Amino acid sequence: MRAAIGLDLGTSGLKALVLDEEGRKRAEARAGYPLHTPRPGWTEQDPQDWARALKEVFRALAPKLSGLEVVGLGLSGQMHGAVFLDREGRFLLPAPLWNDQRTEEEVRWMEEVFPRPELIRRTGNPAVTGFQLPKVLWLKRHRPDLFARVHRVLLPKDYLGFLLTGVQATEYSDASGVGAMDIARRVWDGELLQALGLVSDLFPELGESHRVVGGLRPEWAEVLGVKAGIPVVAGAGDNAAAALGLGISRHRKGVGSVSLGTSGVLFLPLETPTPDPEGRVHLFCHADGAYHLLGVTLSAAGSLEWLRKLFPEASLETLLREAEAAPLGALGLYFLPFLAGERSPYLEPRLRGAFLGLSLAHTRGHLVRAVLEGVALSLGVVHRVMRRLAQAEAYLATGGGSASDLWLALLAGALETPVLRVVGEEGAARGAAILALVGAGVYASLEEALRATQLEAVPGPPPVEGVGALLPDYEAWVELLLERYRRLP
Ligand SMILES: Nc1ncnc2c1ncn2[C@@H]1O[C@H](COP(=O)(O)OP(=O)(O)O)[C@@H](O)[C@H]1O
Ligand SMILES: O=C(CO)[C@@H](O)[C@H](O)COP(=O)(O)O
Repeated sequence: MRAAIGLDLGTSGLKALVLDEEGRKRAEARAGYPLHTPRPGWTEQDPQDWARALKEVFRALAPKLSGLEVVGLGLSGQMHGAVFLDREGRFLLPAPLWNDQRTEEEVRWMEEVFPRPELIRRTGNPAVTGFQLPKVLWLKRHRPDLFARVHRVLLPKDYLGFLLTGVQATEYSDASGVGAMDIARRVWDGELLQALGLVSDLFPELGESHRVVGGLRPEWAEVLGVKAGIPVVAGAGDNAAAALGLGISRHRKGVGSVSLGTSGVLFLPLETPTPDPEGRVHLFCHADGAYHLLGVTLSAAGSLEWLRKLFPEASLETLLREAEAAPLGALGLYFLPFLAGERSPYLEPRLRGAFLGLSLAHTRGHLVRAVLEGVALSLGVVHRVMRRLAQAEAYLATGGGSASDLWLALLAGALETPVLRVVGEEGAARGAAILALVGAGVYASLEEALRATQLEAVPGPPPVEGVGALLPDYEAWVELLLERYRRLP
């Protein structure tokens, strides 16, 4: 039986999934790595840790491949990060990530050179601190010594592709999150880059998600125990790949996805490149040749993970059980999940998180409950913006946090829209594997592959009644914080 391997370079770890040509999961592996915060507002990962994780998941998969003919590999991963490479392909510094907020000044400068509406018209988005382009400008300004040695800047998953094939390439879905792509024409915006003092050559070649970028190098083929030279396809940014894994494309109008990964994400497919005129949510290319809107709460499972680390004596299961036992509204406690600033809909890197309404009555369980509710409410606010821009009739759930019934039920309450689960393994690695099956020629088109691998959707847990009623107070607290942080010098 033919099969493909999908990789997802997540923020918390690298996931690999083996998908056979009938859409069944045959094996999986995972390896974690740390996220570093050398200063408040900075987030980085070491590309060497990613390479180590790659070797680890390949070693773990190798014995599970017997009876399968591995015909290709597909890539996906966290968007927006920057891997700066010299001419020899060595990275020059740890990679700043999608939730790194160090580029406030560069973003301000970009919007002086190009007014916000002009940037949105060209790229689909305003200047966003987490995107890759401001990181390039940051390096040029703050580390000119290193910048002089930069030959190419790769997105995280494209760096994995480079390790696997020796080829530096990208594709439209992830590239549209760089902030430098002409979104309607799907080319690097040379005029924009020139005005910012950069050249298009810094960025890799663009193309379709299912195209083969190169063959698997012998040293990696040996670790995995497969033939050298099997095709590696370009893949997709993690959100587009996860959407494909759930079967979400231009052909399934009104069905979006909600992801509870480190970030919390609402994804809605779009036929044409129609941005939010106010830039509150993102417009990116989907991996199916069309487009999508993306609303992002920067710290979703990231907030839960932060809280979990504060209580090392308790397991996640214990914490979630305590949250379940706590009442709706956590006795008046609100959590604002802005631990790394916020994107949608406020686009405010300076915001910081908060527990508001603490009293002597509050226990650990109330804190956890408030975190789950705060993330759900935050996505509820994002949904109210997105549903005006695209059809939103149902969301399919994905991401590590979607394993929690309580979190999904709170989410369904906050979104006031059905949240469904699919039967079987979802996730970005599945989407990347589907793209690999297309690139390797197992399917004639992505549409055919999606039809053949479609997972059944079933209702998620019933919504928690009354979550929506918490929204006005939640938003009032956000307004207070926004007002304070926007006034900071
Ligand atoms: N049963 C669960 N309930 C709630 N959250 C969970 C559960 N299992 C895992 N998580 C959360 O999911 C996160 C990992 O999700 P994942 O989608 O893999 O993230 P990423 O792609 O950002 O690495 C973990 O950090 C953890 O907080
Ligand atoms: O920045 C975004 C999307 O714009 C994030 O969604 C990243 O792509 C990271 O994803 P996770 O690690 O949370 O899955």
